[in-house]
Amino acid sequence: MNQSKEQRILNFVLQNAVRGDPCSVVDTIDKYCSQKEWAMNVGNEKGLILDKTVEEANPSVALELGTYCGYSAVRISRLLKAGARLLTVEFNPEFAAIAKQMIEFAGVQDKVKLLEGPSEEIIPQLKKKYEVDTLDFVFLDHWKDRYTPDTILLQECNLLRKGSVLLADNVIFPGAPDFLNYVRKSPHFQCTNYPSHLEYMQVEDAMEKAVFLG
Ligand SMILES: CCCNc1ncnc2c1ncn2[C@@H]1O[C@H](/C=C/CNC(=O)c2cc(-c3ccc(F)cc3)cc(O)c2O)[C@H](C)[C@H]1O
Ligand SMILES: [Mg+2]
Repeated sequence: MNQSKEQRILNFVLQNAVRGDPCSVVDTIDKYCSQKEWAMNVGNEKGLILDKTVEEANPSVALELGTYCGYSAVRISRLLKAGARLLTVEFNPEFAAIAKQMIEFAGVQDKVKLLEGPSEEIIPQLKKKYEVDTLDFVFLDHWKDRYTPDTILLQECNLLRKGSVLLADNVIFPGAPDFLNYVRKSPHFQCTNYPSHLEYMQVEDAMEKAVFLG
């Protein structure tokens, strides 16, 4: 049975990146996806915005919705301080298996916990089952029409505290208009827009940072 694109990306990393070096894994995925096959990783241009936002938040506990191949899980976890952890949620078992291997090859498996299942089921389990008090940082990069319901769910589950940072990918392309509307109109969020470009393309895109005000 012929390989999936995601399997080809993983194989390219296993054969070309440096084991235990997260930066080389990130760069190798970007090389493959800009030169051979496009894939929906956040990429290097938006990745630098992600880096700066993570460094500024300096999270002890971070959550990612939509692991896919693990590109941003590796990118985020490489910046985490000792003892800090990233919980990343992926409900497609094929992608979860790819991401697990990507995370292990990068050597960040001690910082990253991959939770397989739908976010709407996992989020309500974070406090009791995954020993989360509150989340310092959340990266939203899953189905775009799920950004708003999951942001509401995070609030309902008391997982956000004053200063919790949400960062959403693709608010221009493919777009998350209801999410932009929701956070920008809400008195509970302070929003900042970061214009950029779609990964590996010249198409306009942007990221939105929404800081929870309590
Ligand atoms: C209902 C369950 C919700 N809960 C969920 N719970 C757990 N995991 C979930 C949930 N919902 C989804 N996932 C997983 O997250 C991933 C999904 C990621 C989605 N990302 C995009 O669609 C996108 C598109 C483009 C794009 C740009 C230009 C184009 F021409 C085409 C595409 C660019 C981009 O940067 C993009 O991030 C993964 C594939 C999917 O299994
Ligand atoms: Mg994206």
